[in-house]
Amino acid sequence: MSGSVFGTIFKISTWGESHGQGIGVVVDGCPSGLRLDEEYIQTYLNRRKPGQTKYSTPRKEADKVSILSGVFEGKTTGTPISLIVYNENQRSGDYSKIASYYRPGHADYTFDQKYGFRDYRGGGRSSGRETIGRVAAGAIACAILKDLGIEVRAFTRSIGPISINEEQASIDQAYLSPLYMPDLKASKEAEDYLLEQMNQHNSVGGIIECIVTGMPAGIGEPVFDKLDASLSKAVMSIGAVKGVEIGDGFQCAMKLGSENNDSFLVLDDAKVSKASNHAGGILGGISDGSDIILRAAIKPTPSIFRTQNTINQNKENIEIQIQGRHDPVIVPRAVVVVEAMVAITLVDQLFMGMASRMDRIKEFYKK
Ligand SMILES: Cc1cc2nc3c(=O)[nH]c(=O)nc-3n(C[C@H](O)[C@H](O)[C@H](O)COP(=O)(O)O)c2cc1C
Ligand SMILES: C=C(O[C@@H]1CC(C(=O)O)=C[C@@H](OP(=O)(O)O)[C@H]1O)C(=O)O
Repeated sequence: MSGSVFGTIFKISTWGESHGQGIGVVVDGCPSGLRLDEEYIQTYLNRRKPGQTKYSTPRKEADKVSILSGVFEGKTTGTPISLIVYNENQRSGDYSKIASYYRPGHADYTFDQKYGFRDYRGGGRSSGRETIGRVAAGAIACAILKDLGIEVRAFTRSIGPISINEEQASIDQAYLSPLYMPDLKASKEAEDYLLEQMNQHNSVGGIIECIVTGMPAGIGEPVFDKLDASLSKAVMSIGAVKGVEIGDGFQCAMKLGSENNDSFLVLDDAKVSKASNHAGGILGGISDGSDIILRAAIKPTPSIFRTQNTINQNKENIEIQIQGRHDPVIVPRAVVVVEAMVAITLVDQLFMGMASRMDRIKEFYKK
């Protein structure tokens, strides 16, 4: 299977299936000398792991990470870093019927069409569990960014029709909400809405917002590896993400040029800034030094417990009732996955950017 590798210099390969032995990632291109241990990576995985709230799949996994290579005496060695999490709480019996039919909204039909054969247990490779490798690699990327004064933080902007009120929101309190919403009033309303839908055996979608602070201007690789294009690919590759926007995104289509342009200005300390940030920190595919703002639309979880119509492998129309343990909403668990994919992309682009100017190359290599 191709398509499991992402990145050019800071490169990740994720591997594993939901009900196989384990899930993991190999990170190649991480420089030597970065302080790294399992406890630190675990803090990121703990934000993603299942079974933590009543709004999550009840599957209980510790998602405990082990570093297999690339770290010696607490520091990266510059060689491939291999990370593994063993699956412990598979319940493959839930999938015995799914082996022969196709769940609406999931990847069962398309995987069968592509490969002619699939690991149907827990969705196999198309499971949300694949994101473990991304989050573990993202923790490493975030450590690199932190050393450069760059911070990546995501939160839940909306659940179904309920959005945060920006005036009441504080990103620091998102962790107080089981839905990772930084406005606790909106979070309570969203919980009520979600419970109502869960009682009706339904699922809910929403929007994740990610803000990057401290990003220097001048990072991005026109034309095919523009920063906004690369971020979109990174985030759109997460299961259930159906839309990505940067800055004002789809809203800018309704605006006039005079409303959409961000005026440049020079601050008292001679720093270049902008009067507004409709562009979301990227112009011409290159960072402009303002905060990068990205949003991802997450669809409602496809596996719902209602009776649904579908087809089986014999091409018969059938009615199904899915069994098993599923997230009634994916959004809160995917917040850290979005952070991870954004961080991985930024590190890769920062590393690529080191080769873009002769004056800097000379400064670095001059004897
Ligand atoms: C963190 C995470 C958790 C997920 N949990 C579930 C789940 O419990 N049940 C389910 O049917 N889909 C779940 N999904 C979504 C499916 O993996 C996804 O919809 C499927 O692979 C089809 O891909 P697509 O939605 O991108 O077309 C989850 C996705 C993520 C990222
Ligand atoms: C366990 C996780 O979420 C799983 C994601 C998922 C899917 O179809 O994406 C289906 C369910 O898997 P299973 O039926 O095997 O329990 C979820 O529980 C996880 O993300 O760690």
